[in-house]
Amino acid sequence: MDLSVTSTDFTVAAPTSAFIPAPATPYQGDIARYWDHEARPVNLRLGDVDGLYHHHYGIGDVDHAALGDTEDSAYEKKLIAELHRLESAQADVLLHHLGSIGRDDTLVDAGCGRGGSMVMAHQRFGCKVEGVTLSAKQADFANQRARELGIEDSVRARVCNMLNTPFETGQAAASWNNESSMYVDLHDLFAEHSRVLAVGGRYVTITGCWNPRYGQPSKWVSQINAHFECNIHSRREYMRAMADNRLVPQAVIDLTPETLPYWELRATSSLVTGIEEAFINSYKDGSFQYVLIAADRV
Ligand SMILES: C[S@@+](CC[C@H](N)C(=O)[O-])C[C@H]1O[C@@H](n2cnc3c(N)ncnc32)[C@H](O)[C@@H]1O
Ligand SMILES: CC(C)=CCC/C(C)=C/COP(=O)(O)OP(=O)(O)O
Ligand SMILES: [Mg+2]
Repeated sequence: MDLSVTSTDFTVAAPTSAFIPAPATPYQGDIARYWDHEARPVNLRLGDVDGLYHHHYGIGDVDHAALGDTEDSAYEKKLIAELHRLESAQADVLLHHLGSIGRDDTLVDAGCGRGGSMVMAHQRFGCKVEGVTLSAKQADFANQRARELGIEDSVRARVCNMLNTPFETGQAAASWNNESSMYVDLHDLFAEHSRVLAVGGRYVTITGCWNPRYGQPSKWVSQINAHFECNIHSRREYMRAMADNRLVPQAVIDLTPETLPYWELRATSSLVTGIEEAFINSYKDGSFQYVLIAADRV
């Protein structure tokens, strides 16, 4: 009996992008479903302005001159453009804190959404940007946008748990969480960033966190958690988890005053989702803060 085997004996299944790793926990399965089904106009219509699709909030002063008269038939369109401008300004501030990034560097966007920040990072630094999200729909959307922009060789999103990424140890010059750290345990998160980052690399997060000076999460913070199925951490937890994982803060910036104008403008728009009151009230009563933390991997 001839037991020799030739290569034609095995039909190797062509790798398909359809391979979706199973979520690590039932919770992650719920979050994947949340983002697979998310299609809020407040996100899609803002992204339609220039093709940069964000799932984070804005910072900066509102340009009331650009908005013009509320009675003007073009006012709604101008308001959408202004909200989007403030959301892109937020990503610009995060990218600024990554420091000097070279064209040959690799960046990691942990919880990349529909990829708006990834595109901005590539356009800013000319480097490779790897993104991970639990949502296959978001990954496909981000990769389609990269193809449309002709940057698919540099910008790639995958369905992957940010706590267990396929990246090499020390591969990334910098990495970030833009409003995505409230879905995971921070010690697990920073252990993975610390592994993937080169020694001397930079980690940045912009996040909403509950204020330990307030004591415990306020009812507004609880409402935001319920609305997004997330679990907002305290500012103290960020500091402790970073310190335990070789991430030493270089800058900690309270962006709460800078994000309030975005929320107050958004609350006047037809795109409200009902969560605006919880953000505005929690920022004003001091129970919730919008914070940027930039840390060095030592
Ligand atoms: C609010 S969106 C932020 C998206 C993006 N950072 C932005 O600024 O547009 C949160 C993102 O975190 C992702 N996410 C949540 N938990 C995750 C996990 N364990 N692994 C990977 N991505 C995760 C979600 O899939 C989603 O893309
Ligand atoms: C600061 C905190 C706690 C954020 C929680 C994470 C989150 C859902 C951000 C915005 O996503 P989105 O842009 O899809 O939300 P929305 O539909 O409200 O614009
Ligand atoms: Mg949004």
